[in-house]
Amino acid sequence: MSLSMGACPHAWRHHLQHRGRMWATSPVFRRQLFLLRSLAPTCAHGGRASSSSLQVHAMSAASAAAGPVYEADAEAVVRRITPPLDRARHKGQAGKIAVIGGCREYTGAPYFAAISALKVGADLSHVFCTKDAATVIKSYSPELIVHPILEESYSVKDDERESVSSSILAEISKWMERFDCIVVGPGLGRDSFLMDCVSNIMRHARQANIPTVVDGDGLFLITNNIGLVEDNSLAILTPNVYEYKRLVQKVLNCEVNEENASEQLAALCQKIGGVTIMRKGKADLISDGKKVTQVSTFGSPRRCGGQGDILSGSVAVFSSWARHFLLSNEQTTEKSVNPMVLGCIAGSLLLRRAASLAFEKNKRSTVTTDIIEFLGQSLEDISPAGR
Ligand SMILES: NC(=O)C1=CN([C@@H]2O[C@H](COP(=O)(O)OP(=O)(O)OC[C@H]3O[C@@H](n4cnc5c(N)ncnc54)[C@H](O)[C@@H]3O)[C@@H](O)[C@H]2O)[C@@H](O)CC1
Ligand SMILES: Nc1ncnc2c1ncn2[C@@H]1O[C@H](COP(=O)(O)OP(=O)(O)OP(=O)(O)O)[C@@H](O)[C@H]1O
Ligand SMILES: [Mg+2]
Repeated sequence: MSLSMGACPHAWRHHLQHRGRMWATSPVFRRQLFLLRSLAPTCAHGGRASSSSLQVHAMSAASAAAGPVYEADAEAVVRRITPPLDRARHKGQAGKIAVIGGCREYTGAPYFAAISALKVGADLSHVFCTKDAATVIKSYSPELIVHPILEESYSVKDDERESVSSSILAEISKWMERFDCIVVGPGLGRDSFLMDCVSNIMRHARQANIPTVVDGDGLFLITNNIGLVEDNSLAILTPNVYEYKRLVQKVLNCEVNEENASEQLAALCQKIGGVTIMRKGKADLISDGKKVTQVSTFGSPRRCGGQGDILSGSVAVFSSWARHFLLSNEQTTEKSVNPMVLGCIAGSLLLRRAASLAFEKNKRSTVTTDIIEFLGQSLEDISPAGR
């Protein structure tokens, strides 16, 4: 799937509307509609919430922020947004994802994010990284398309900075419109020249309306330059405990308050404006500032590094699928459903299910690659490919 696929965007939109009409009469669509209606959330403290999640979305920001945290019906979300494996589709239509990350120190993180996107079901997965990291990442997998275009300060002379920065942006711009979503940050490092170049890339992605998941060192970058994501409803931030702490300190000018965790998360989203945030932890708390949802399905007690990278690649795919699903069914879908939130819910559940299966098999020796191996089975258990 590609929202920007083909030479003419109008043709693509027409195709979607046509597909939408075909869908409206199909049994698959009717089932999806049922799932949409059955998306009624369960209160975190037990029991079925009386209003549907769609109604919860419609609540005012202030009252929602003060309300309870709802456990998402994450399985229903996964089923609802995962596209059928249609034989008429061609390469790219199930999603084209790019990861911006990978430097001298970190080659695992961008690999985990990019390969997870493929294992979840995207058709193409690119990595834009530094020259040092590229060969290493390529050697992990021939499935990934690796672009060795980024540079760190040590490899650029002072008087060449501007021209190198422009040519990096020009190179990535050639590709940008093709992507359904980009993931900025896994294994990016914090080199100052690299950070400046990636800031330009983020601005360009925003102008091109490309959804952007910000993770790892991308969060370090935006925490120090919040304007990069401010008021961008296509931005998803996926902070871990430390990244969240730094964001709260910088944006809200206070410390993390566990007693009012959901209110604080909603306030953070509102202060930044329009973004979706998934606060990772024992339960993943997800908000776009209007309401707060959680996914608390137990995954694994192993906390090996790299699980957040799997999550960022998975969220990129699911949010693209959710966007596509809502766009092709716009005549029946309530406007208040945020595809970025659905993408976070789906990604969180899938990772947790895969981590659980991997832990069952590998126990204490479970590592990130073991979890990636179970992404396929996790999705298959929820949304069989042959359905
Ligand atoms: N195999 C790989 O290549 C991996 C690379 N990774 C990358 O590594 C880079 C850094 O990510 P990290 O998550 O390690 O981020 P940080 O550099 O912020 O944290 C490093 C570690 O320091 C500790 N720490 C940080 N802040 C702290 C605080 N305020 N109080 C107490 N302890 C604190 C934590 O144990 C944390 O895991 C990112 O680019 C990330 O994507 C990770 O994704 C893990 C896997
Ligand atoms: N205490 C916990 N109990 C259960 N699950 C957790 C816990 N902490 C994190 N997770 C889950 O693990 C996944 C990755 O979160 P984590 O906090 O490890 O990210 P991260 O630090 O960014 O990872 P990475 O090492 O890839 O950078 C998330 O889905 C999160 O829900
Ligand atoms: Mg991380």
